[in-house]
Amino acid sequence: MFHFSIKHIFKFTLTPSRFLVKHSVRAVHKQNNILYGKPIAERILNRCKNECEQFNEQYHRRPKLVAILVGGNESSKLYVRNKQRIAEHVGIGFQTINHLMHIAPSNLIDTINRLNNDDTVDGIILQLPLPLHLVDKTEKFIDAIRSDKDVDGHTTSNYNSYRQTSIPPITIPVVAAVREILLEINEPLQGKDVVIIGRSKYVGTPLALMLSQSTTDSKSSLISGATVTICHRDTHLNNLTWYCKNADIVISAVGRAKVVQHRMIKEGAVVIDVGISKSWTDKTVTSKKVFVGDVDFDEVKRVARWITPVPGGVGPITVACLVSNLLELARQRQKNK
Ligand SMILES: Nc1nc(=O)c2c([nH]1)NC[C@@H]1CN(c3ccc(C(=O)N[C@@H](CCC(=O)O)C(=O)O)cc3)C=[N+]21
Repeated sequence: MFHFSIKHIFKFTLTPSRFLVKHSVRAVHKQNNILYGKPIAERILNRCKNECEQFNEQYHRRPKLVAILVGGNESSKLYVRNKQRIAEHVGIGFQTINHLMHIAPSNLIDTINRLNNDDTVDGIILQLPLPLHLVDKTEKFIDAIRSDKDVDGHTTSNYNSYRQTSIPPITIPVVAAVREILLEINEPLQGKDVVIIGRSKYVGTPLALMLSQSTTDSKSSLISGATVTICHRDTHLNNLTWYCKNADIVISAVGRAKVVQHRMIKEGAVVIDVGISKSWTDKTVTSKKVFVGDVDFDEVKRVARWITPVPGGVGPITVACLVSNLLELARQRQKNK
């Protein structure tokens, strides 16, 4: 049980050279400020693996997760493959339903309803973003998912219970991932100034809610009680710099490379990079497209006290939290039978 390791299931390896400190003397003190997601994800997944075995023994079936993919967005395909690899490694059944980009809205609703009524399915992911012609109906599709199978925590009913109780049934995986990171840092967030860049419905906005909630005990004071500022597309660039520069914690969830520059960060601040996008490695002919975060990592690393890399930061924890949600839903549904 305890020698189980999930290290090999993360496809990427972190090239050490990327993290060699090669700039200034000051930077030498900053070698240990990178907060990697893999060890945190491994801890969560080890627990999930045990829970999955227990579930299997008790109910004689595997928990099952189904992802619906509409259209062939390359990034979405990759994320879903990651989820599948990790879910299956833990012992969860995983299925992907591929729909063509031009699917009629009623057909998508039919698929969701079929999965809602399928007793062997414990969780349903509607992978976002949807193709352009369906984007304005995103909420309608999401709310068609039974809330007791809403593993992403995206449905309106889940969102409402999130606002009403301090311990929500299911936390949106990426929000849960930020929570795990803050727990790892283990310093009270209460009274601190947080800037979130990005106001998306399923990332920036729910993050702001969690972090600004009133604190109830010493654990919740690590992840809530902050003064939160949300910056977004309409924020004047000069003001964005000012807000960030005054923040103790900057969380970026935009999905565009180098939005966060080192001159925007206060010395000793914590920088959490939730963004992910594809960018060219350099301007040579051998340049490749790779995943990058929102933060200008090599520069910001020199001023931040803690910084999360991309890849290898928030992403792997997000997937682990998704798996953890699925087990929670599977158990709840079995108990309610
Ligand atoms: N309904 C829905 N639920 C989601 O949870 C959801 C979604 N839609 N749409 C898109 C975003 C994005 N997302 C990621 C998950 C894992 C990584 C991940 O594993 N990232 C690795 C790198 C990926 C690799 O290179 O293999 C990392 O950052 O280290 C990234 C991004 C989930 N999302």
